[in-house]
Amino acid sequence: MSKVKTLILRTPGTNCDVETSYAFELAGSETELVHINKLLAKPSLLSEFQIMAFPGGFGYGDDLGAGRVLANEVRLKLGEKISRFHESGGLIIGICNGFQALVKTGILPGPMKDGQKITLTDNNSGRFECRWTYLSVNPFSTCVFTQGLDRLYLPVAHGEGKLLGSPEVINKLNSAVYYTDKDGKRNAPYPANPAGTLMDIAGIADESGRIFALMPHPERFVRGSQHPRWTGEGLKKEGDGLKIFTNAVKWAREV
Ligand SMILES: NC(=O)CC[C@H](N)C(=O)O
Repeated sequence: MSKVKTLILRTPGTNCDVETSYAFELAGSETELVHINKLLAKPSLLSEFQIMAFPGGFGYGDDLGAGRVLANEVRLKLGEKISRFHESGGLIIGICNGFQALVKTGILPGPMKDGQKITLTDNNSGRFECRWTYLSVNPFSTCVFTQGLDRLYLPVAHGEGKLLGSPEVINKLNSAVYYTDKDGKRNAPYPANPAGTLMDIAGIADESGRIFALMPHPERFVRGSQHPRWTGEGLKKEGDGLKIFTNAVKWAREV
């Protein structure tokens, strides 16, 4: 069985790197936390990995807008390397701040050479939203990370999670995950859709399905005991988020 290695990218202000690393390790991958300066000094490092993760946090203090500084750095200094990584079969996941960075580089919805097409901006509520959300997975999406999944319960924690774009672009997105009410119904108002995001979209993939990013945090629910009501409702064997990581590791191992 071949080994899978995941690079977890760190920047000043990243704060979900350790949890993301833990989730990938539970899913069977080896992981390495790599500071962006290390990757900039030696971009060829990326070819040692099959998966690259952009974790959540407040990269560079979210100055100029969440994910913007990291996005500029990635696009200008690592863009070609990341494109080659993707073209050669690599998987990329962005979680929350990572999603914000990936849309601002243009990596999502992609291709990066076409530039930024959508954005993630201030929540309608005008404040940071920190709550558990109900999600449904789009069964028609080619997203590698969400294959075989149906409903998910995952926490969000963001101030700039509202997905915006022109109707032509939004309608063509490879949407992978939607916010729903607790019965799985779409078009549920706030707080089910915590940011007021267009078309209830919580996560999207690129055309290949190998780049995926979402606002909710799957790495914060990989163990049953991370569920807010695990004592009252019973301990689940694993958290809903784990399958996202195991799907990726399984895919990377099989190619
Ligand atoms: N949890 C996160 O990654 C937060 C993302 C970003 N700092 C925001 O508030 O929108």
